[in-house]
Amino acid sequence: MASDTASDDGYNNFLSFLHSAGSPAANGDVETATASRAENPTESSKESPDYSRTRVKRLDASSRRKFVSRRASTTEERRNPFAEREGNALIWRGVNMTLTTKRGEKKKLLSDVWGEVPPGEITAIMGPSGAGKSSLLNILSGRSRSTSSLSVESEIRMNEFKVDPTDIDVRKQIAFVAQDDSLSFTATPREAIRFSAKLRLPRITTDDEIEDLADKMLAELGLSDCADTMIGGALIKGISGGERKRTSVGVELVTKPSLVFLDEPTSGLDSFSAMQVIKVLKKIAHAGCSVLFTIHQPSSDVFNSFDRLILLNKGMVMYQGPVSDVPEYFAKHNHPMPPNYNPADWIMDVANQYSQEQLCQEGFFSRDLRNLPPAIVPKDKELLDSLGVSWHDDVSDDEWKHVGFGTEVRLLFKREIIHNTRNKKGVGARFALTTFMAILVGNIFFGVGGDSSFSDPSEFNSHFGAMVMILMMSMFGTAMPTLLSFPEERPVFLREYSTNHYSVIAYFIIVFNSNLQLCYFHTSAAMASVLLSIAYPLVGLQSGFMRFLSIEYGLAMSSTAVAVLLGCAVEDPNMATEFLPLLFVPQLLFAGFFVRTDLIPAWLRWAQYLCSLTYGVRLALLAEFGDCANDPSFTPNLCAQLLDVNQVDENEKALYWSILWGLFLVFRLSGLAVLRKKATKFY
Ligand SMILES: Nc1ncnc2c1ncn2[C@@H]1O[C@H](COP(=O)(O)OP(=O)(O)OP(=O)(O)O)[C@@H](O)[C@H]1O
Repeated sequence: MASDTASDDGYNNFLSFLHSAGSPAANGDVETATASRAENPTESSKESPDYSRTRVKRLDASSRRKFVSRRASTTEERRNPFAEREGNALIWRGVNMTLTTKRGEKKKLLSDVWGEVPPGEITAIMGPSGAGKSSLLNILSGRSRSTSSLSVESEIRMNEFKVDPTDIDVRKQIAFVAQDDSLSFTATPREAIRFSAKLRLPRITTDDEIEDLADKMLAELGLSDCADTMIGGALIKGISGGERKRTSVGVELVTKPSLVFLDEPTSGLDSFSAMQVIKVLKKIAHAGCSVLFTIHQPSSDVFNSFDRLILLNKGMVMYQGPVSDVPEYFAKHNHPMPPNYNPADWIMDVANQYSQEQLCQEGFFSRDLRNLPPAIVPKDKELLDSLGVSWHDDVSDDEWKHVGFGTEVRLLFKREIIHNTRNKKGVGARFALTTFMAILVGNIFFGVGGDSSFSDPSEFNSHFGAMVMILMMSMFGTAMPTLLSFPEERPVFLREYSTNHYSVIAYFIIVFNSNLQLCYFHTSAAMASVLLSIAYPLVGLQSGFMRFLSIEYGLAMSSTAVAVLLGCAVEDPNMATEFLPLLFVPQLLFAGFFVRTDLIPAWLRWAQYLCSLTYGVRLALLAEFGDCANDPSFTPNLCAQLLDVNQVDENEKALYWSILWGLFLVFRLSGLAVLRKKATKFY
């Protein structure tokens, strides 16, 4: 018979899970739990399992380590993505989410939601649109927290410990598959799964074992045929949407997590692929993992393969318990399921068709009747020791640790090289555009850099214009693509960072290097094609090729640093486009072309020190016109006048270089700080 609390079986499993490890609580502040009682007269406290009799276990670090070593000590076990693992149960109650509208009205989006995800089972969250499924999943996985207009309250436990899932260390214990697949578009499914395994499994795992893990995961998810096809994106055609979704699932499951959350893992999949994903989730659950996911309109086969169901309706728990009890539970509450009906459709029909008041009167929405045992408020390390599923650094044996910083950087670097090599369209378009612009500029300014320009005022102006134009082309050509591409790459970074792939510093080093490389590629390509073979000889510049190249490179690097900072700060590529004027207009205004900097209002003049173009131009002026300015044979001396108008002082050359590279460093480090802040707040 189905119970009114609708979850006795789950509770009993859960009780035995808590009983299994044995030793009583030792350290930690114990919090006394109070069980809320049903107001509904049909509920009886006798039907509530008595959690107060449960002895609270505490796994110490050494017993956890022994378990881990025993479990994955053979290479066979390490090769198997479905190897047996110790489960972690997640239990929650009193989850409330309240929105305060602009008019000050309070709207309850989640109301006293309770439940648990026992290890070894798959639990689905269902409910009508707007019921609060994603909100609940986000709160439980630490991706939602109180803001000025949204208040979030919850009491969440992992095993016997009270946890705050917004804490990055707790969040890293939960594998989370988001609805939008943030995957690197130039990687293949095999590479994406392998990358995740290499960075997240303990360093004892060999490359061979990782290959096997990836192969098995690809086969289970039906991805073997497209394993070596690029994932693809807006520019590059890649695998299908369903295959991409399954790759996202594989990327998380290959790390053998003990807790997995998935936001609509079957959306956009046909019924065969959906069943394939659910089968993999069941397999991982049978290995000891706890699986929780939201789902829309499952087929009856998919629905019947769930172990447990949480049915939300208007932010409240309408049903919670084993899926096998659903027909009896609904029948008992005046809604017997018609024969040959998909149970998922039936419960959604009932939830959608009847008012909350009527369903409440019929006995749905039972209160949380569990008598939870006291929760332990963990000390920092104790919590990690007890959860210890993701091979954190306080494991004393080196081989069980997370891979080192050097490996993180090496793997990220390798991926970045592959990304740049495969992103032929993006790099090719840049190269082609630069070549075209160089031919245009070279022809427009043909021969203006010759010796005669130093004595002919009109030629002299063109000579100066050509020089500035080449510098600006280089600056815009490197900074603009960086600003536009960085926000696109950011979701991949945030997903990977929040799931413990690597540190933010390792990532930033790669972005830094990659930009250096790309910038160098762009600049050298520009030099080879634009300056050397086209613009430099066509214009007839005089400063010397390598000298001009170094100035152009320094300018490109420091303006790209501003682009990286903006790219770190904005949320999406459209927003980045809005910020383009901020990147370039101040550079032009403070460079001294339109107005001398000493004529700018004093309170604004400091901004010139933030504009790299000013210093790039001053250095180029010295390189191009410095010799002529010191040559007494030119009277009047146009070069000396130009240096004077632009406030260029030969004795300050070292200062100009310092400011140029100083700006590069300051903006790069600010970008790192912003990224770090966003990454630790990511939810
Ligand atoms: N940050 C927020 N600010 C304002 N309202 C929010 C916020 N988050 C969620 N909501 C509201 O809470 C309700 C539940 O949203 P949620 O996305 O959790 O529903 P859902 O059950 O996942 O819906 P769907 O199935 O359509 O995705 C919706 O009415 C939504 O508009």
